[in-house]
Amino acid sequence: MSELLTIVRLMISQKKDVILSVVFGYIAGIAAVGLFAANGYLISRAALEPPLYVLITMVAVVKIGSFIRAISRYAERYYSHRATFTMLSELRVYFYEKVEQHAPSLFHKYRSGDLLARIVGDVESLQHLFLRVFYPPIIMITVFVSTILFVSFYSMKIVVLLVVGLALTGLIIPAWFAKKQKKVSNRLREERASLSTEVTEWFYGFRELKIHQKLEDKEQQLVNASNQYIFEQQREGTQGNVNQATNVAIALVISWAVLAMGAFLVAHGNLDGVFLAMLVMVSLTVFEHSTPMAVFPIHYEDSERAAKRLNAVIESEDEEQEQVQTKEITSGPPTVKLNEVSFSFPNDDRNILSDVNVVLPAGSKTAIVGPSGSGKSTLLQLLLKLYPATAGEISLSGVPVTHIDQENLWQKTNVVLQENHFFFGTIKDNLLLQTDNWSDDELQQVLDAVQLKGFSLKDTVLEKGQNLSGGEKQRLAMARALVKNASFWILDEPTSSLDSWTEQQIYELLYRQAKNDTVVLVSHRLAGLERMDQIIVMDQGKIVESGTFNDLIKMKGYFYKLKQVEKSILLS
Ligand SMILES: Nc1ncnc2c1ncn2[C@@H]1O[C@H](COP(=O)(O)OP(=O)(O)OP(=O)(O)O)[C@@H](O)[C@H]1O
Repeated sequence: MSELLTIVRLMISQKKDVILSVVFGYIAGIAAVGLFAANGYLISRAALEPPLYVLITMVAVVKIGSFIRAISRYAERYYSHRATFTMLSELRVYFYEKVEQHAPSLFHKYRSGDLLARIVGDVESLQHLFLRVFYPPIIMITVFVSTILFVSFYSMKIVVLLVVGLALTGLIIPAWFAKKQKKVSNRLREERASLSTEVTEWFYGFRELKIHQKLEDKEQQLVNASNQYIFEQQREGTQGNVNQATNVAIALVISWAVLAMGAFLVAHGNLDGVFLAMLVMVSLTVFEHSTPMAVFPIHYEDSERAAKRLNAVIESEDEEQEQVQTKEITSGPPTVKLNEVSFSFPNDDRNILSDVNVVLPAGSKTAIVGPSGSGKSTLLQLLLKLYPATAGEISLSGVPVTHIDQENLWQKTNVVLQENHFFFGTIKDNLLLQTDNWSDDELQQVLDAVQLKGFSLKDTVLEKGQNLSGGEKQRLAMARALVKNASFWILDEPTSSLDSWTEQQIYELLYRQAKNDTVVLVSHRLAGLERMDQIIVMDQGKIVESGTFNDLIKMKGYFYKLKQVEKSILLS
């Protein structure tokens, strides 16, 4: 139940719609009972040939009753669905914001398909929480209590029958079904997550699967997962129908019992025969509210499980991250300090960074070089606060990153990573992800500056930039960083796919554009680093050398050897 609290809180924020749905649901329910009661009475009275005005009045009451019932039923549906859909959209945004905060470390625990299943399927399941779990029992109980009060004027014995019927159809039988339902619902949710995971993998890996001729195998796995999901859906549907049919049958038995009891009472002179049909009609109508309770356990179970799966993602991460009050960093190029920083990835014992100490003064240009796997990109990820340092402290302009608001940090940083994502749309859409204060002419100039002269702003970019070459993607990412116009640059091999001439042009542009900014650049190639204020050489997560280009060459250490190797490759 505690899992549902977050959702109930969101539901309560739609207070007005929730109250209106309950009120109109009650009016519709009680109008239906009144309407059928009046019908029953009308039929009986008509047989006794009453004066015409009595019949006319009764017919008018029936007409008004059906009118009120129709209007209130419509209003109930309208407000309950509006509350539900608003709640769902708020819940999806709430969950998405949580996932966004913890995004990189979440992928260590959950596969993306599973996360997708949660954000789409599990949030969707919660639509039943209000529509089928929260307010139908309130309406059922209030309509029953009012009906029982009404019936008590005629016969307490029939009241007892109705109470027994309510207990059976609204409580005992649904509780019994709930037990049976648990297993079926669990399996259904697991199958849905597994299907979603398989589909995402198939999409991501389509090209590789095709090249390695494994497409058919994967498709077969997909079909199996889909069949399994359909099978579990059918099973849940069948179970729901059986539950509902059983409850309807029991409600009918109770109405038969009301008829028998009524007939007995009339025969013994304890009830006026004119009310018999009315009481039977009341019984038939009032159970309309309790028979759907047969599927209550399905929806309750479904909502609780879905809430549990959503909370599992959010809470584990919230617990891990110490809650600190974050603040914004000042504008302008920051001074970056790493003090005894060590780092291991979640659920991995390997020390990826060990005791890293470095100072990057405001406005300085720093290159990080070193063999593959030495921890260069990881260091950048820590600067971007994508992961917290396991030990030590990282600060920007004197403020520890743990105290800096993540959004604010990203807003003030120009980032080009090894892999950059591009969205389906135009070049212009992809350039203006964060800002729209650029005119088309200015944007075209930026494209020209990054040597993308052949492209226009209207050119289409396919999903993930599939219609761009590796080098074009890197230049477009660089253009995007230029457009962002922040004064802290984090660049992870931004030119690795470019030819030497284009790389040189991009470096020239960078030095010009980021003249007063703080720049951290990871690079495999050593050419072009002569103008850097500082070069840091990393190996196995440690800083092994640092200094200017000339210092490191004179030192004749690791950097010097790397430079010699690069020269010999160029000469051979
Ligand atoms: N998400 C991750 N989870 C666990 N280990 C990781 C993760 N990302 C990287 N690593 C490990 O961390 C180490 C450092 O990786 P990193 O990407 O920082 O190296 P790098 O110096 O940037 O390498 P390259 O030059 O090849 O990009 C590697 O051994 C890698 O296997």
